[in-house]
Amino acid sequence: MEVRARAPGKIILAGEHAVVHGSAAVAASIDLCTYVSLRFPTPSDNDDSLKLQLKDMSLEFSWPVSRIKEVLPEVASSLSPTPTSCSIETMKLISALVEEQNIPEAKIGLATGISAFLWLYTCIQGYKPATVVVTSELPLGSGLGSSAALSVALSAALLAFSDSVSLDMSRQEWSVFGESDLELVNKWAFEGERIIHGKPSGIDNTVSTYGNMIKFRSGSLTRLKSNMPLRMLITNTKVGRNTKALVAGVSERALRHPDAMSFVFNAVDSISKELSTIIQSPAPDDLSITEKEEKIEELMEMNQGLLQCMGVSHSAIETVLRTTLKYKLASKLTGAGGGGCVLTLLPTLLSGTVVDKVIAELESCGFQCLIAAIGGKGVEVCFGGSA
Ligand SMILES: Nc1ncnc2c1ncn2[C@@H]1O[C@H](COP(=O)(O)OP(=O)(O)OP(=O)(O)O)[C@@H](O)[C@H]1O
Ligand SMILES: C[C@@](O)(CCO)CC(=O)[O-]
Ligand SMILES: [Mg+2]
Repeated sequence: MEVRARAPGKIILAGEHAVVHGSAAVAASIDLCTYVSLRFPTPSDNDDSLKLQLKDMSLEFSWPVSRIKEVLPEVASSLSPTPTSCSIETMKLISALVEEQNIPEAKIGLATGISAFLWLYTCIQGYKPATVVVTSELPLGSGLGSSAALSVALSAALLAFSDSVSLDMSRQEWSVFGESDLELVNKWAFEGERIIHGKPSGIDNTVSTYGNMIKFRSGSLTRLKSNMPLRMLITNTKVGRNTKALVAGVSERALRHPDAMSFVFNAVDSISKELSTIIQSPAPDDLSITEKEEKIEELMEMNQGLLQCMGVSHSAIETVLRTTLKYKLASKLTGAGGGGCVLTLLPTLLSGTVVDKVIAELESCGFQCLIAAIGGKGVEVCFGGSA
């Protein structure tokens, strides 16, 4: 018995960080996914362990299910369809299970992802032996939502083999969940994100679950219908960072300067709202595509300035901004910042030659560029077969 799930990464067009403090943000899924396969052994396999294989990194972690039961005796006894948060005490026990695996020092950032896996697995599937394989097209820790894509794909695969959702297991092709099942996947994924991020707003797991383009504010989602082409160049500075530390840093700054920071968050809220209005406004209306693009570019520049106020820019991000500005292109960081990826709007009338030149110049600085399709599908699952 095998099920596979795939969940997309995302870009944040406006509102990262401020969204953690109640402002609106706008995000879209991208066509790069994380894949999770889940397989239960047959009795003849004689295998009593839970295995997690991170294929891209050639790493495998394995726990006898008896060991998991010994360390986490309470978790699966309350197997419930309602997503539950991992307590601080349980987190310590899970961390001990992860530490036993001797993760290579250079890959220690994976520990939070592995902890999220153990929590979601035992809550949803209990102490069953299984093999879970993860692969991803997303760069990890770069602002493209790798942690959310992992949490969503894990939740989807685990729930697909549970009584909590209703799926047709005979369908051996990529299929979507029904609306209430999607909600459940999203809620469990949020619990995974809490383990990886500390204090997530929920925007990353929500856009990975539902796909397309969304406006997100205080935990609630509005699906956006884009009425204009949006082409974004994504530049990965390859400067490593972690979202948990950056989110905590912004919260500390907000505690030190509550008045000033609340104006910053309010300004971001207005930017996200205006952006979603422009993107959705009927085409052709009184604004031409070029006029809309000019407005979006200005909003991106303003948002970037406010992210600098929050302390989450980086010299590599500034280098990307300066480089793209030489070609009169507007950019902003995307995701948690501190390194990671930068978005640059590529206007419809921009010539291919200019795009090639910008990319060549950015890559000569050691950055990596990609143009991803934005606003595609959300999470999907596939039973057995080879779809
Ligand atoms: N495919 C994966 N395999 C194992 N762990 C992963 C995988 N994808 C993400 N993770 C976990 O998520 C962490 C990266 O999450 P983090 O939130 O810092 O960055 P991100 O999600 O890529 O960017 P952002 O949150 O800014 O969009 C990794 O260090 C790891 O713990
Ligand atoms: C930085 C942040 O706003 C977005 C990370 O992609 C964190 C969050 O909203 O959970
Ligand atoms: Mg993340």
